[in-house]
Amino acid sequence: MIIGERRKICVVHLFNSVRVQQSRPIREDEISRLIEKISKSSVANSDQPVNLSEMMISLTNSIICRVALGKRYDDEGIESSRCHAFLQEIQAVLGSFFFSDYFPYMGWADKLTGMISRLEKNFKDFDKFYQEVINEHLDSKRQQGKQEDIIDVLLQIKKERHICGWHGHKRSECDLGYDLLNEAPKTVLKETMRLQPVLPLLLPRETIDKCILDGYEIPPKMMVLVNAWAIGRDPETWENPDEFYPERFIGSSIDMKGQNFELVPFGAGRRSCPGMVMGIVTVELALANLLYKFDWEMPVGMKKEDLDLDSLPGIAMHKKNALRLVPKNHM
Ligand code: HEM
Repeated sequence: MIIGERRKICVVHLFNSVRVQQSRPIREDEISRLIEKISKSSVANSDQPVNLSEMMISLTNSIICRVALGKRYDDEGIESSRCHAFLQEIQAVLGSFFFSDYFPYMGWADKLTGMISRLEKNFKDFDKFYQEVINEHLDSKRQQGKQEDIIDVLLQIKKERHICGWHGHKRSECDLGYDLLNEAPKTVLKETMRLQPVLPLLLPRETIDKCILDGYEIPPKMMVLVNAWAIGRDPETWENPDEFYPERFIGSSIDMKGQNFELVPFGAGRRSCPGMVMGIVTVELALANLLYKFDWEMPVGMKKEDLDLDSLPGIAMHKKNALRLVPKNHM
């Protein structure tokens, strides 16, 4: 996870300028698959809710794995469950309590609790997994003409070649292309990210030098957490901050790309999210297609007030209770 600044700049460039375009056929193909899956389910079992939480996690995993590693890992199989197990474990470890984060002189306690060996095992597992993926990409017998993924591009950079453009991939037709989106999904996404940022405390930082913030002296080497959740609900910035009101963004210059410190769901500065543009485009497109293709209803007996936004503990917000809604196929 910790990458040097020069490499980071390179990766950000990679994600923002090349990947967004390149990932387009994959993104649209995966969203089409999702829509088809829901359509089938709504025809076969009308009135039955679908588990949207599970489907969105699966959509995210498929897109990221295809764009980054060149294949889907969400189908059944040993390889898939292995990859999912690693991801779940890293989430759990990153969200766990480490004594050394709060009391640096007590690092020994993390060894006693077994957290250090758990972390190291997870890193080793990931290294092994990534090495296998890299070896697959280096294999000369690998299918030629296959869509380039991030590993391919990184290997090219390693060979100090130029990053070449994306070659005329056929666009898979998902129902609503990105070019057709209007303001609505964008404002809904901003409002959702304002109220429910995916990483409420961003990633921890460490101060390099002493600094004074609001009259408080912060010594060097202190862990600093930026509360993006609280920033998004600050009553000095936002009118009726707890209300879900996407229209507030119509005509507003506040964006969530790290330039406006009132809204930082992707962080800001040098360690902000390198996958931001890809993340935004993917969520907006998925949301627009889900709304365009289906009417969504509550399962029988469920009321609006029964919807909850409880989340599981961890560094990233995951819904505790799955969102289950009934898709009505109106096309
Ligand atoms: C809606 C989708 C996404 C959200 C809300 C999101 C949010 C975030 C946030 C808040 C951070 C921490 C930034 C900070 O502390 O300043 C982060 C870091 C990161 N994100 Fe994302 N992200 C998303 C999508 C993605 C995607 C699609 C990728 C890769 C394909 C990605 C890769 C990363 C990486 C590698 C970091 C660590 C950067 C570093 O430590 O320098 N993210 N993300």
